[in-house]
Order: sequence, then C-alpha cells, then structure tokens
Amino acid sequence: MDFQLSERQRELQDAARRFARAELPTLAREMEIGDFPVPAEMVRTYGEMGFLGVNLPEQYGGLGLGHLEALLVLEQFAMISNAVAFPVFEALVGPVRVIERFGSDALKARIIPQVAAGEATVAVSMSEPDAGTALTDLTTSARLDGDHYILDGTKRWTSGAGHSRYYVTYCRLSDAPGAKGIGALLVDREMPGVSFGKREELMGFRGIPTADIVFDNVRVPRENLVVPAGSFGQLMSAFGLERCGNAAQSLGVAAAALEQALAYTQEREAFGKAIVEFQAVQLKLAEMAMQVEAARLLIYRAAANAAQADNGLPSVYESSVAKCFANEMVRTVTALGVQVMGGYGYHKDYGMEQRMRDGFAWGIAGGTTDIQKTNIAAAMVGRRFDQRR
Ligand SMILES: CC(C)(COP(=O)(O)OP(=O)(O)OC[C@H]1O[C@@H](n2cnc3c(N)ncnc32)[C@H](O)[C@@H]1OP(=O)(O)O)[C@@H](O)C(=O)NCCC(=O)NCCSC(=O)CCS(=O)O
Repeated sequence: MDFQLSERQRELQDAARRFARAELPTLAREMEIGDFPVPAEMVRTYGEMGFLGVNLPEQYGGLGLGHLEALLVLEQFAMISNAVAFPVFEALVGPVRVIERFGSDALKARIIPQVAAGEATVAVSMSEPDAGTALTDLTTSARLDGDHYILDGTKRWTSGAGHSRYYVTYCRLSDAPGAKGIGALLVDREMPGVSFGKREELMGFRGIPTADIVFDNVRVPRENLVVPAGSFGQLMSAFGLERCGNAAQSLGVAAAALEQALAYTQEREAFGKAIVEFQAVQLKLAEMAMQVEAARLLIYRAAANAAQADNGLPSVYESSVAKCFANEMVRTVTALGVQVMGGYGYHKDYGMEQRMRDGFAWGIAGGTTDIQKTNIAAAMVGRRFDQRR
C-alpha cells in the first residue's frame, strides 16, 4: 500500500490547482451572484486543457487515465466552487460513463469526443415527482415504434436541465416490474416534445440549473438506446462512480473551508492575539483536518480499487462509504468553518456560508446518506434489503 501520489498524478493535480486558482475564483463569484452556469467558452477551455477527458478513452479524445486521477482534478475545481466544478463532474464521473461502459460503439464515437472537448454536456435524468429515493418506482416509459422509441414522462431535479445538450434518461423499456423493466435512452434537448420546467430555487447550487423535464411523445432514434430493459444494475454500478464524484465535490468544498479557516484564524486577532492561539479554535481546526483527511482517503480508496475491478468501476460498498462519510463530513466541516469565522463566516461576502449551503446538498443528491447506509449494510450482509415489504 502506497499513500503517495505518483509524479504524474501530482503533476495533474498541480495543473488543475494552478488553472482553477488562476482562472476561476472571479467567475465562481459572478456565477454565485448571477446564478448562471459555466459559460460555454470556458467549458471548451476546460476541454482544451484536458480536464474533461481525464479518465475517458484516448480513442475518443480523452487522456485515458484512471478514476483516481479524475477525482484529483475534480477536487481542485470543487475547492473554488461546486458550480465551476460541475462541467468537470459531469464529464469525468457523470452519465457519459454509462455510455462509455455499456453503450454501442457508434454511440460512444458520437458522444464521448463532444464531451471530452467541452462541446456538449451529458446530464442524468433519473428522479421523478413520485420516484426519488425509491427510484425503481419510476414511470417514464418508452415503446418501440419502428426505428424510434416513443418516450413519455416527467423527470424531476435534473441538474443541468435545459443547459445540457444530452440526457441519459432512465425509463421503462419493458413491462417487467420494478428494477427489471428499467433501461436508458439518450435524449437530445433539441428533440421535438422535450420541454423544461421552471428553474428551481434551491438553498445552494447557484450556477447549477435544476428543473423538471417533460417528455411528450418524444421520438428517440433506436440508435440512442444506451442500455436495454434489465440493465438497472449496470446503470447503478456506473452511478457508483458518480457517487464518488459527489464525494469529491464534498471533499473540495470542505478542503477549501479548512484552508480558509486556517488562514483566517492566523490573521484574525481577539484579546490582542491571533485567534488560532486559543485552544477552542485549535480543537476545531484539528477536527476539520481529521474529517477532511479521512474522507479523502476513503474517496481515493474507492477510486483506486476500481482499477482492479472487472467492470472498472468502484464497488457499491466503497463508493457508498466514501459518499456517505464525505457528505456528512462537509456539513460538519463547513459548520465549524462558519463558527470559527464568526460574523464573517455568516456573511455572504466571505464565501464560507456558500460552502455550507452548497456542501449540504451532496448528502441529498445522488442518493441520500441514509440510502448509502442501507447499501453499506446490504454489502456487509451480502444481500439487498427489500424496502417494500
Ligand atoms: C436502488 C434503489 C432505488 C433501491 O431500489 P429497489 O429496492 O427497488 O432495488 P434493489 O432491489 O435494491 O436493486 C435492484 C437491482 O439493482 C442493483 N443495485 C441497486 N443499487 C445498486 C448499486 N448502487 N450498484 C450496483 N447495483 C445496484 C441491485 O443489486 C439489484 O440487482 P439484481 O436485481 O439483484 O441483479 C435505492 O437503493 C437507491 O439507490 N436509491 C437512490 C436513488 C438515487 O441515487 N437517485 C439519484 C438521484 S440523482 C440526483 O439527485 C439528481 C439527478 S436526477 O435524479 O435526475
């Protein structure tokens, strides 16, 4: 076991850190105030720099590196903000991974190069008004009609809705009940019958548009089949990587909170000395550091071990442990960050309150912390728990 990053991994991490810190803080602030996504031109710059293709295959324009390398990059972007990191998140751990793992060669050749170049984003469309945690209750369905599927239904909470070009849409592709009837189609936002609901107003995540998507008799070409009915397990195993990315977004926010708290407490004085001299502050900083370090190791373990797995994806156990721990960690660490900064921590001009609002979301998105705990327990006993009986 080696806890050091390789020279190449360190170089990549440094490149991401330098780029993110030089180019993104002002944009992140503007996105927070104006609530707009990363401009297309900047997404293309991410692509030109190679940040959107870290773990995508070289034959499709990626760098062909591993998931650990991808998460190292994502963490650096997330230290600036979750919103500026979002295109990196979508490209490196998002639903394009399902296409890369399980899609047809034609679909891979058509979609992956656009993603790696920053020309198009692929979002995931899973949840529905009546199917959130109980995702397998989803009712959006498609039936084959000649060379097309006819897709109908409503999706909820789609991050990137309206802004992303493509949507890996979980839907019923057969009459089999529960998970067994579920597959996925790739929907293009330009297809007639696709429309988007109003932009949701959330506690955080400004700059990450979220909305309903309505599919009304949408004709989806047969070649846009991503996975057929009966592939729910494959969809979820690829989603395990997205859960690691969710954890890395949490980690980036928490690591930035720690960095800011460390600097602030050495500058800010009270009673004639820097507040870091007070033991009450020291204990909080130490607690923050322990939490961040532990989350980082769990995330890196899940990503590094994926390279040894037959399907090249993280295990349910390790991805759920990493996600759940990181989601709870970021809530604790950002709350401590607000506390040590006092009024400045609570003030909108200083960034810490944004970290707290953004950080909280990750334990809801991508499967709640509670569902991760059921996954962890299921992996420990070696069987899934039936939540319906
Ligand atoms: C999976 C759950 C929805 C539970 O549903 P069920 O109880 O109906 O399903 P299970 O019997 O547990 O599983 C069915 C089938 O799938 C396999 N499976 C389940 N989870 C995984 C996994 N993590 N990795 C790999 N395979 C998995 C399981 O082994 C079964 O396979 P077999 O039939 O035995 O072969 C629930 O656990 C769950 O995950 N709920 C959370 C849903 C979620 O994460 N939603 C994400 C929202 S994303 C977002 O927030 C914004 C974007 S958006 O929603 O569009």
